[in-house]
Amino acid sequence: MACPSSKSNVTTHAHSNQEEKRAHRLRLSACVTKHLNLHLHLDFDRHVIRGRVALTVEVLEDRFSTLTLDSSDLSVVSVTANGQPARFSLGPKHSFKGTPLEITLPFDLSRGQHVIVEVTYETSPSATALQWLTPEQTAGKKHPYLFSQCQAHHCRSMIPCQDTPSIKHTYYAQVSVPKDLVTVMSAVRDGQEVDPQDSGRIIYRFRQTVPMPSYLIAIVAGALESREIGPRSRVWSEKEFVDKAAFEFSETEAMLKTAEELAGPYVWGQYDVLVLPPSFPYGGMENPCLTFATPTLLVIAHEISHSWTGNLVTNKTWEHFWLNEGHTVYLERMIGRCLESEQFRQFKAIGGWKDLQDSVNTFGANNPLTNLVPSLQDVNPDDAFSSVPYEKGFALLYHLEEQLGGPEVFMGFVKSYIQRFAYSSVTTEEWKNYLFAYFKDKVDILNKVDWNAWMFTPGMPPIRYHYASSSVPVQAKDQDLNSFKQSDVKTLSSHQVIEFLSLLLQEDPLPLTHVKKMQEVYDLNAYMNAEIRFRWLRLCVRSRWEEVVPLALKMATDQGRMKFTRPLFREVFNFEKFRDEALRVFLAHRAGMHPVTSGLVSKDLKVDVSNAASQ
Ligand SMILES: CC/C=C\C/C=C\C[C@@H](O)/C=C/C=C/C=C\[C@@H](O)CCCC(=O)O
Ligand SMILES: [Zn+2]
Repeated sequence: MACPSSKSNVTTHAHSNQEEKRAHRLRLSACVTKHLNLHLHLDFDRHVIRGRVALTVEVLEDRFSTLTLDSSDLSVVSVTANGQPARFSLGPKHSFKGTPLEITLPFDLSRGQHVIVEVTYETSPSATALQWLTPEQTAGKKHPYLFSQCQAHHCRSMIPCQDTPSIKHTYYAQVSVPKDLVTVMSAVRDGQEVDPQDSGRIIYRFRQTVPMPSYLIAIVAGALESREIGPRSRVWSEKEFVDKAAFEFSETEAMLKTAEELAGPYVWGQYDVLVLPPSFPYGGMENPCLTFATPTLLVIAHEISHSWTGNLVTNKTWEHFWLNEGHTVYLERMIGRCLESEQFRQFKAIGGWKDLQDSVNTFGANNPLTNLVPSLQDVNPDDAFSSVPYEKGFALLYHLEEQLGGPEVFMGFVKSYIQRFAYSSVTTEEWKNYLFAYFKDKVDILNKVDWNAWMFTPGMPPIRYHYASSSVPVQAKDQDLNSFKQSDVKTLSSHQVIEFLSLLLQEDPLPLTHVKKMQEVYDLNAYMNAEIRFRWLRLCVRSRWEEVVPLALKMATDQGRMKFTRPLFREVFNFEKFRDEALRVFLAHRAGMHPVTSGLVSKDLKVDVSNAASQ
């Protein structure tokens, strides 16, 4: 199984942070959480969760008596170990890792023993995992709403835990909410009852029997309704959106079946989709049993694919995030190939290459965060997030596919990799060793791959792609403007319009006359498809079209998906004349934004939020 030629490449960058990693490994290797038993009381008046979590912890070394949990902005009330009071203290606060919770057990344990550690605590109103929405911020306007987003390490602001993707555990949860609200979690629903402590509340129960990392724990509470969309699927949202959502995600079962044929059985039982309010910061989040999606997400194949790549086989640390995302994009596009065509897959790959180029341009081609396997020493994963792990990861897998025998052959490897590493967490080195073992008859081909360039070198990949039918845009000359006609765009599918605008975004800004003519003839302002609208508004702001600035800022604030919100704010900020307007609008909306989104936009706009007042 071991592949000597692969090892040296993968370990070269690890020198600088060896010490910290060793300390981290020692801490992790001392014990592992096997199960969480959660009691959560959602307090919508104070915007806090009162929680009690019992962690079943397996000890991995002799004379074990100190347990360190991750926490962030938690008030810890008490700790017990096997029912006996335990001493605890909070360590120094790290800027983004939070505060370690050091627990001293009242007894020593030996390797192989288990202990149940129970922590009673309360979250902070500014917990980074949570967004509390007022009724006015919801579609129904009557009830408040709460949702979580734990990836990469925000779970610790909701639950004290071993908040690392290298540890997997099951969980059981009982959640008390006001009786007008419904709550759902990333687990299978296990019944409900009136809260015996308060008849105005209901307790909902959930069980997650598949071991999973902490970042996949998720909760939502609001005036939710659901509709059945398949034999193992329901769609959840506020009632104003639920029928539309049921229609939009009606292809879920067909995609699940296709994914099972490609990757193996779906092990999570239920696959539901939750459509969140528009401030949710990501298009979708692959929470097990319950994908979270924004209203701007139209295709669910990516989140479905995570049920295998990411949720079943998980990156061991966030440096190896490309294992989650690159394989998921690969599987997502294989689903597209099965349900549509190879041409459709190629088309999506072309779009992905442009997204990669866009991220490389934004970060800078020499920025180490554009490495496929970056060092995240002292880097907040939220700051490192981009299309790179998705699209450089996909590009590497597609390159290997081409070298090793085509889609069927390479999908055979991906399926085998999933089966080999299911229920565990992996590093790039383990992935690569398995690749060399699986293709043991093609090691000469694998040895020709420039692994160091792919993994540890910033910028675009070391090869140029010639995906089928990528055309180079030709900028119109002034005298060509009269030849623009409505049918140029009207006859295109939405995928093609997105591709067309992406091509233009890769070029120098268009002359203002050209974007104005495009609007006159194609009426692109009327498009409500978020992927189209986002690209069009960016293009117009880059061409310094002043009248479009309010539309761009409106889109940046009407919804909060960071993929759209951050570049739109940045684009207006870079338009010198409207820099102050971008800042004004951001500060006016900041209080209602998701905490992670507002933090990242404030960095993008160089706002010192510690002094800036929100209105
Ligand atoms: C190299 C990057 C290192 C670490 C990244 C790990 C986590 C990043 C953290 O910021 C959370 C990311 C959550 C992503 C959730 C869903 C995405 O797949 C959505 C993609 C963007 C979109 O479509 O809106
Ligand atoms: Zn993903």
